[in-house]
Amino acid sequence: IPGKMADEQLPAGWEKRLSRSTGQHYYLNIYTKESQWDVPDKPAEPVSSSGPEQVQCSHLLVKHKDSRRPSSWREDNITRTKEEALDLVKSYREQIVQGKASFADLASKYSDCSSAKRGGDLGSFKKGAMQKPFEEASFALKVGELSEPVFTDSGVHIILQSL
Ligand SMILES: Cn1nc(-c2ccccc2)cc1C(=O)N[C@H](Cc1nc2ccccc2[nH]1)C(=O)O
Repeated sequence: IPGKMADEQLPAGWEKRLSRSTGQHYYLNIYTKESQWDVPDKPAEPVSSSGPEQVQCSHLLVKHKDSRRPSSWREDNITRTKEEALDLVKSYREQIVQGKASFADLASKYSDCSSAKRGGDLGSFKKGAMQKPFEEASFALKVGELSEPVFTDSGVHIILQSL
């Protein structure tokens, strides 16, 4: 049949399949499970690395009166406003960036998260574990990098990616 392609070797990562509904052949990318009608002309790429599976971060959280739980080991009833919390977080961030204080030191003194006891260290976590804004900021950081202020329902955070 003119134009019938000899059953040549397909590029790596593809499988030739027969569509039951149309009787036509289609091609399946064995990595992404996507299918296409056109004969593939280059190998299928294994799923492109979407960065690390998990990260280890420390954070310093300043809660405010509208936080999900406006209470912490530091203060039974947190009444500061969100703006005041942001100002505090910015001042802590400045002290750390200027080398006037260590992250762990300020987190252990001022973080409204119970992880303050560990210098703010949350351990390692995967995607899906933390509130989205926190996760996105954490995975966008490089090791040793300090985030800008991040807002979650818990309050205002700065995040340090440690590993
Ligand atoms: C997520 N997480 N890990 C710890 C923790 C980790 C290690 C040792 C002790 C506590 C505490 C928490 C936690 O949710 N704490 C909340 C505050 C909080 N809210 C968060 C949102 C995102 C990431 C960390 C956060 N921490 C609280 O104490 O009210």
